[in-house]
Amino acid sequence: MTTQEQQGLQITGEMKPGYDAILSADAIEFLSELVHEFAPALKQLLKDRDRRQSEIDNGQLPDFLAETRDIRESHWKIAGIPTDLQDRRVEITGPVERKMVINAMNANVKVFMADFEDAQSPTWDGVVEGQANLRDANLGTIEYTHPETGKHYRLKDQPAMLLARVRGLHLPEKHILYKGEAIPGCLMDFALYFFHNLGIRQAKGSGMYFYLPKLQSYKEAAWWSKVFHFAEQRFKVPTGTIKATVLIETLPAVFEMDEILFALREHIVALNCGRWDYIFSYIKTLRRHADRVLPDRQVVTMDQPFLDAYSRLLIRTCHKRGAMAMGGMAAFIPAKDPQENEKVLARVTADKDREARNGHDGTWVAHPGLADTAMTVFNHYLGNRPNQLHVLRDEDAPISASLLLQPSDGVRTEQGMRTNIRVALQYIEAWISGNGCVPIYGLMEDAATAEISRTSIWQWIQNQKTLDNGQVVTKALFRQMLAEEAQVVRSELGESRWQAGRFEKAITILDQITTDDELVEFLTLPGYQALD
Ligand SMILES: CC(=O)SCCNC(=O)CCNC(=O)[C@H](O)C(C)(C)COP(=O)(O)OP(=O)(O)OC[C@H]1O[C@@H](n2cnc3c(N)ncnc32)[C@H](O)[C@@H]1OP(=O)(O)O
Ligand SMILES: O=CC(=O)O
Ligand SMILES: [Mg+2]
Repeated sequence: MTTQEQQGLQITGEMKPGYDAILSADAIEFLSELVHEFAPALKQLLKDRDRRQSEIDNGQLPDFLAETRDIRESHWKIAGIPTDLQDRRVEITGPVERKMVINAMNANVKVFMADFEDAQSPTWDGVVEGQANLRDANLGTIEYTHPETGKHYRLKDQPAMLLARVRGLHLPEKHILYKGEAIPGCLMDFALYFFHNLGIRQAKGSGMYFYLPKLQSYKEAAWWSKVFHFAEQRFKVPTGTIKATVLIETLPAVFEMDEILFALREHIVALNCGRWDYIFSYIKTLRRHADRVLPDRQVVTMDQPFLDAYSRLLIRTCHKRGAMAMGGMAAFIPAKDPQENEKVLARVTADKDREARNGHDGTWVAHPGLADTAMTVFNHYLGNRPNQLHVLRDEDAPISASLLLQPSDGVRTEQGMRTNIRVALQYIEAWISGNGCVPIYGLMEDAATAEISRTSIWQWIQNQKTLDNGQVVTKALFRQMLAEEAQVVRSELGESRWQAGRFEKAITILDQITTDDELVEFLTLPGYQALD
């Protein structure tokens, strides 16, 4: 490598036709500036996560911070919410694949959250073509013809507003190197989306809107604030051109919501209850706390006290500061059978009703077939208002740390463990094959929901939990069940699908991350080594 290459970025991914428009010299120069300026501090933030986790492993419990009491107790508000982000009552989410982008923006929703994180397996082609898809979507020119059916897709008049969710801070992009090292994936997603869409969105009188996933502390939010200021100054656009919604989907972050809003006050418009990662984070953060091991995944629903408290505190905190409080995802997807589908819609209605009643300003759906259902519920609660910022939830003060950490009741069943194995196995296989979101047993499974499945088993092994049938969960029991359940999956999917897939590799990864005594931080980290 030449000295010049060492100072700049080296692209090792294949440059297919059209990629040079996305990875243009000017776009790469901007990305290189961001990496040079911000990657070192990001490394330190990731080390801080490890240090904090060691303290919790050694017996401390997460709590509200003494050092930031002033921020929690003083009066201030976020800078404001642009008019075109005031009404977000239903948002659809999905990967940045071309056909899905068009379908999502045509759904009966206000917003499409285009996802480089939980729903997207970050293949090189996926992330570069995803940027082209989002640019074309913002331009309004995006089209797609299905190669087999010939069905043509284009945007309707007044499609949904596009928000981009960049990758989490932990995920590298190995096809672009800086001084020989993989760059942070989040900076690639942010830089390219910002560079290619700023002019398009400004011409529409709009701004640059992002979702930020998996933050664990206000210091990470402050890092994003610096990135946003840098980008705005570099392109000479007003402060606040960028607006962000932060997912509160880690247990440490729930104790720092005021601080996160404050750190990003010039750029933030909302927090979101990312419930699936939050459950995963509860398991991960409290991994060494034997009294807080979760039961079967199926019984950890939003009426568990620790989840209900999280939703209510998020609404109260946001509305006090003038920010919106977005709800989360019911993982159900429409069923083909009409009677079964009635049940799905009833469950989605109940879930959305709880959120709207609590005071959330909007919610998520995973599939266009659920948009009308969620819309009906939120229309009912919102009436003529665009949101529920007036709901202050004063009756909730204070929500204590012990409520946010409350252990959950519920069974641990053999069936629950076997289902977790089959789901984790199929999801890992899909992810390392380049598909980040799949339907499995009637539910949407993505990088957040699958994490719950695999960490539950790890946690039960580490804490030698007893199943409802009297068996103690051990590594040997897991390995026996993994072998059996792999055969169940093989017969469910058929031999040709099994042979064409990457199931043997997925079995190896699942075995390794479940039996390792150290909890692997994210399944997507070993997964990424197996990708491409
Ligand atoms: C925990 C979290 O982070 S949640 C956020 C991340 N997760 C997500 O974004 C989930 C997104 N959802 C999906 O990817 C899909 O709904 C899946 C994979 C779960 C199911 O997809 P499919 O099996 O294709 O569903 P199905 O066959 O019913 O789809 C019917 C049509 O709806 C489209 N569709 C389904 N979900 C979506 C979506 N989220 N966005 C856009 N279009 C969609 C399909 O592309 C298909 O279109 P077509 O008829 O033109 O071919
Ligand atoms: O990103 C959303 C979640 O639930 O996780
Ligand atoms: Mg998530």
